[in-house]
Amino acid sequence: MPELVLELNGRTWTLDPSRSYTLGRDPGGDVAIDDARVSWRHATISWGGRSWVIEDHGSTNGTFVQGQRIHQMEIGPGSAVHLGNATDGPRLKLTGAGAAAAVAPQQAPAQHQARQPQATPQQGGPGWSQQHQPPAPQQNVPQQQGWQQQPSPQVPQQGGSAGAPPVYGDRSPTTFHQLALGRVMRIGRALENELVVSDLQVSRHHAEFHATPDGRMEIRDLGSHNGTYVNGMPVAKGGTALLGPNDIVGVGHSTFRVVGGQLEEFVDTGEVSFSARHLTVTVDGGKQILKDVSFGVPEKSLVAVIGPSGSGKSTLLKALTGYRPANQGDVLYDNRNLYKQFAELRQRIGLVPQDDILHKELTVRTALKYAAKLRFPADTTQAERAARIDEVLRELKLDIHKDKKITSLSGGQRKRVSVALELLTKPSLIFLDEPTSGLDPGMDRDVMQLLRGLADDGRTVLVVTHSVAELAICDKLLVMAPGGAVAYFGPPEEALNFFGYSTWADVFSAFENYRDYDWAGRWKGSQHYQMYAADIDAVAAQPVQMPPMQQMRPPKPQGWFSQLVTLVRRYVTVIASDKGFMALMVILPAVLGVVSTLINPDHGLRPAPTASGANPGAATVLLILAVGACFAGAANSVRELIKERVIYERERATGLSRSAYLMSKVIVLGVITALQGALIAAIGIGASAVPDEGLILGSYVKVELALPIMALGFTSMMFGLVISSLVKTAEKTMPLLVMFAIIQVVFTGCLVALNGKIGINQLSFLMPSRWAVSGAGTTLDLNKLFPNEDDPTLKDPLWEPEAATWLLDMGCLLAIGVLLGFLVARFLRRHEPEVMRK
Ligand SMILES: Nc1ncnc2c1ncn2[C@@H]1O[C@H](COP(=O)(O)OP(=O)(O)OP(=O)(O)O)[C@@H](O)[C@H]1O
Repeated sequence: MPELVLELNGRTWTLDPSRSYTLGRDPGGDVAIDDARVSWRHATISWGGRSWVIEDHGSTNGTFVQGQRIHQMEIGPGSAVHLGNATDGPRLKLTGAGAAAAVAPQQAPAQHQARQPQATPQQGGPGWSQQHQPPAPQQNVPQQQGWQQQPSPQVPQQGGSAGAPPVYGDRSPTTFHQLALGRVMRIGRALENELVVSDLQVSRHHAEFHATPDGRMEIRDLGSHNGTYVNGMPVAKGGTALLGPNDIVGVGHSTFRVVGGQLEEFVDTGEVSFSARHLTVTVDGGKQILKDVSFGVPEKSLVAVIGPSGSGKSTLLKALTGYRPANQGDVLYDNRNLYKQFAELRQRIGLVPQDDILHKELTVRTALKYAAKLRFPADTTQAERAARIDEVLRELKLDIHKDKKITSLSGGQRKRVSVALELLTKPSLIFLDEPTSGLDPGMDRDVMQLLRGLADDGRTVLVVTHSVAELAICDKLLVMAPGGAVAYFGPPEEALNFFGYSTWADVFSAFENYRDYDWAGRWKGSQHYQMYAADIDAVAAQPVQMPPMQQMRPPKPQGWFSQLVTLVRRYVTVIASDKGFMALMVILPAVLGVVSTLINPDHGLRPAPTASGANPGAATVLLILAVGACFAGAANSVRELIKERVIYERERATGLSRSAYLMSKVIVLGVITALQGALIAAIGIGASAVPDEGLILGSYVKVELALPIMALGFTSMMFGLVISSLVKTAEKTMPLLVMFAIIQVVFTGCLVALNGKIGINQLSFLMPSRWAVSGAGTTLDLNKLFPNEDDPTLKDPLWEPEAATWLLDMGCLLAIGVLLGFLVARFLRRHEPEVMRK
């Protein structure tokens, strides 16, 4: 046996070729090295079949052999190995243990092993013929770069850094700053700060460190937009927090730790490991839709997640991003617990949902401009934001398309724009939900290559996909089995072999045909599991303990009013660029107004010169005007929320205020609808004879008549928003809109008398058209123009020609509108990420 003797700091280890050895700061590792330059899980030494091999685990400061930084290299007695620094990092002294160097490998290369399907207890169940049962996992794990990996359940080799305990990452500080007692050290983006952080997520004057009289350090938030965090928990805006020796202060992409008289700064440049341990999601009724999912990847990894429909891919994505945290398990971001430190770490996560998260009517640059305005702190300048947008456009090769409308781009380019939006804030982890669905194979490759590039540039990218054509480009593949368990995790090129099929279609057919088969058991019994996931699984499952919701919400980078202004401007720009919508907004009320003029009653809207004064035609005109306003108002809004629901969900998760969003809709659509109401009224009654005096506005009788019509348009618009916030698909809005308009016709009171009809009359109080027609009816004295057919002496109290009744009618109409606004806010909440619901 070619044993190797390793000597370090006066201690020696005799390395046995039958297992591998981990080196790093982890005291639980095989060779623990207490040096700040060494990463937590720094490297592994193992027998490679031909010689000993050292493999670096993506350590921050590197592993050096003969002065050269290496990833993986053969070593032997006499090799000069340094960790963390080429010259003065801890040196491993290697000597032989007597045996000859050229000893035959303990195990033959895997490719030469016989393929022996292993019958596991789960397989070959009753009724399964040999051909039809899913093949047992192939135990032949290919050699990696010429050396044989020998998995050891105790000392795993892969994903190690991701499975390390949650201490502060395994990184060495990027910079050290000297702290002087009695001096305040201010952090911020502005150059006048003692500690300048050039990060757009950081406010100009963000926070400051200062010493308390008893010599301890304290951090004070200076009203920062994106917040200051201590151990992932937000410090109150303008508040202070005392710092202990192990406390980590988070500001934008930087984290700080006070050690002795020094301030250590760590900058998250995106190169973070990421892992999930025992993630389990249980829904109401106790059913598990995600079962004990564990996997881990080192930095710069591209991971694909595939699986049949309903296998829990979306559920996994929500659990990994914290949108819908798991009930059990952990998600580790650079060894920090994502759930516990969600408020801070959520800002480092980018999520590209399946549907585009940009308004397609806008140009690429304008869409990104509004997105940047909403996501960056209020104190960023337009020039700073524009510079970042240009940077991202260049990175994604979109600069030549920047002035094109998003609708005019190809599917692949559109996806690039969505990715560009997420990249604005420099996330370290990027999740994508089926980015290639609906794309042709060329674009599929284009998008996957884009993701490969993003990972290579120093990010961890996880993509859920239905497309299997480009899996080879990924570093790791996670295959989900029906029921929400892991069926495979490892290199994509070994996956088909693992399942024992030659195509993915066969694997998916097997999933379909053997839904009840224990795919998870098969995975856990495999050698691949030992290699790629066992170390992460080794830590026991933990129930998730989320911090209070109050501390989980994202900071609002912009104030409420600033968000409102941006949203209103964006909405107006979107509407203005939709010429069809603009034309409809004018034509619809104009046509409805013209239709009402066809009624043309003999005496206009005045009482007839008869004893009773009855002029029922006036009521018909009111009916048409009211229905027109109802229809126009509701039609304006009925699709507005559903069509941009995905955008809302994503923006809400990045700090958008629900009420600012809703208010932007109410203001823009409210103004449009009111103008439409005025147009309907102007055309419908502009030329009609009306009473000489109004009840409220004196001789401005037509204005007094138009106001209830405009208010009806507004309240109907609010009802349209309710529909839009309730439905699951845009197609469902049309039947509901028609139903709403017809019900309003009946309850105007112009077709059938409502007063005196017990039940129906009370029900009509809920209808906007009832109050609007009553409001106009008070001005026209509708009791006289349109007397009750059954009993002419029975007057409708809501039509009484008195100023107080007009005000009551209008008040009730607007109150219904406000009430509907609260309902919309309530329903909008249901579409928000779980962590955002208050
Ligand atoms: N809130 C919930 N309550 C009950 N069951 C749910 C809930 N959410 C999802 N499920 C169920 O969990 C399973 C996994 O759903 P999920 O959407 O994660 O699958 P998926 O792999 O993303 O499917 P697809 O590829 O079709 O998008 C499905 O059977 C789904 O019906």
